[in-house]
Amino acid sequence: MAKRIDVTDLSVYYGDFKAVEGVTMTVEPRSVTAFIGPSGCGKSTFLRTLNRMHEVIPGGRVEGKVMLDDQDLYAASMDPVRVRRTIGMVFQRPNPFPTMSIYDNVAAGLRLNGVRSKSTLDGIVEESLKGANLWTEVKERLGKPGAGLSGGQQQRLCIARAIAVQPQVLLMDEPCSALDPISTLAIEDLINELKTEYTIVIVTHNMQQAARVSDRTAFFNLRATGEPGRLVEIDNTTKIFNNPSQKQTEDYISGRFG
Ligand SMILES: Nc1ncnc2c1ncn2[C@@H]1O[C@H](COP(=O)(O)OP(=O)(O)OP(=O)(O)O)[C@@H](O)[C@H]1O
Repeated sequence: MAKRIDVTDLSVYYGDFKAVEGVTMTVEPRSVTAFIGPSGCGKSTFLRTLNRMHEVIPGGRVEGKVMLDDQDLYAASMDPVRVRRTIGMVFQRPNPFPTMSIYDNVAAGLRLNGVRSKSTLDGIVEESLKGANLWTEVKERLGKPGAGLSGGQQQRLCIARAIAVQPQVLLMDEPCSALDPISTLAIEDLINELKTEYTIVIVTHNMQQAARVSDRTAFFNLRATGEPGRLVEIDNTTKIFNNPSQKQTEDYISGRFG
């Protein structure tokens, strides 16, 4: 199921403002790729182009190419809603649908896709909650509101919701930044398990986290204030953290800026 993403010379705009310039990279399937870099260098903006969420913002547009295996995600014939179903997203703040039960939160996307059978829904809800390491904590209270869970549980509920529709890629935008250290570890363990099935991309400000969870790391930076962000380098995480090719990366990793 997991797929490879190939990005070629991608630039990203908000109206006339070019936020990201000329990114070319490959995201390998069944692995975790971390995006790191100083604030404002365009990590989240670039992440959102990978499932066509960026264009939802007024004035948001891209130039360049994004391929998911052999599918051109920005081809005129490509339905952006289908792209977002194939490439799921988990956000910084856990955002379960507040009025919905735990069960309905996980089932929502399936129902939107037309799944009506109760036994099918029951099966996938259970499987998704197990996949998100949440089942044992919530199985006795599936009818209770998702908003009543702790922050860490809510984030795992959002991951269950995302995997319920069987995406091929999971994009995570600082998924632990609103969580305590224990919940963060639970999410990191989960990411480690999920990568056997999914292609995962995670934006993180936390370099220890990038070092712990990712196989590959991409370092983004601004050439100068007011200039667009760009990819400085992408490589195996151990290489980026121990022996990066670029001095800028080394300066950032060693805390000399950012
Ligand atoms: N909705 C928007 N409209 C206009 N400009 C935006 C919008 N969102 C982000 N930007 C700009 O795009 C650039 C990249 O922002 P982005 O949030 O992608 O960076 P980031 O690296 O993810 O930052 P952080 O680490 O602080 O989250 C910044 O200059 C930002 O001000």
